[in-house]
Amino acid sequence: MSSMDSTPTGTGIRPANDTAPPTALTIAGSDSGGSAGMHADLRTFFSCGVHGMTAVTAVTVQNTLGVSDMVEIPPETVAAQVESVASDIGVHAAKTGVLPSAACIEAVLAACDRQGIGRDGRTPLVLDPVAASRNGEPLLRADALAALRDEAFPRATLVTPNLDEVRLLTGIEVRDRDQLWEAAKAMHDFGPEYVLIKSGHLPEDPECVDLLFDGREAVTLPGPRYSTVHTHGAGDAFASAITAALARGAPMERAVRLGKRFVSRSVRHAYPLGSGVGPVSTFWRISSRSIQ
Ligand SMILES: Nc1ncnc2c1ncn2[C@@H]1O[C@H](COP(=O)(O)OP(=O)(O)OP(=O)(O)O)[C@@H](O)[C@H]1O
Ligand SMILES: Cc1ncc(CO)c(N)n1
Repeated sequence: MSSMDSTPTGTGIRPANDTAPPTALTIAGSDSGGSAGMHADLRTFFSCGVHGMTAVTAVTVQNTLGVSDMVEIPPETVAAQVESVASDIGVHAAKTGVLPSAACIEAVLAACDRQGIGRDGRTPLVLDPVAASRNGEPLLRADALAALRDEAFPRATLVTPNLDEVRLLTGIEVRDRDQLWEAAKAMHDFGPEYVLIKSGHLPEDPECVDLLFDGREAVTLPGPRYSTVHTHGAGDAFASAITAALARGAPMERAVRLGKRFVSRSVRHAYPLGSGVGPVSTFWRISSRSIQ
């Protein structure tokens, strides 16, 4: 897969000194329960040794039982956050989570274009097309899905849909591992450089085998399937671990393999919380003795 090596590494701006870590930006919503969204992203960046920054798109009222409310941040404020950190600190790689409206998507894309973030710029952009919470509560307006597909996908270096998002965007109902390839091709037709199809939502499959596709060749990413209900934030952890690896200069295939390893271990160390679905552990690398 030759083009797997062509990923831009992201120049960022000026490292403060030799010891400054790479930087990564998440453009995402907050989760008051601390399990998903930008909270999972920031913890993952931290665990991967990358300085995390945020452009908050929406504030959700959320716990382990679901999302009960959401307030959108004005699109111009979202864009201003992107421009503020990119123009001063520099961004080595960026990712998106909840982008709640077409207006938000357009503002984010314009800011990213100006800052060289996206598939034709210096800085890789990982687009996680989050459509709903794991309980099915919508996290975007009706107009956002088409804007994601038609405007954001062609500007993304990598898109990381789960199987529900594949169905919403392409109409393809993936029922087993063999159909991942068909889904990847349909998603690639929307214009991103790479597509990563996540297979967490195939509960009958004894393994979690994801698929990376660059428009020509596909790479399978095998992984165990752990028996746990506590997988809140798995998708965010995966996309942000890939983003962290890209920020550190890894080419795409390597970044995705590192991300897969990170998220598998995060699911393995998932923990119960509240009375609903608990989070994956994005800080499995850090032992409980770290602060003693
Ligand atoms: N039970 C599991 N055991 C091991 N790996 C899993 C499990 N569930 C999901 N994964 C892995 O976690 C990653 C995220 O996949 P998934 O399809 O669950 O994404 P998602 O639906 O976007 O996540 P989220 O639960 O955050 O909405 C993938 O690499 C997937 O293979
Ligand atoms: C804020 C937010 N982003 C993403 C998800 C999906 O994991 C969620 N539940 N909440």
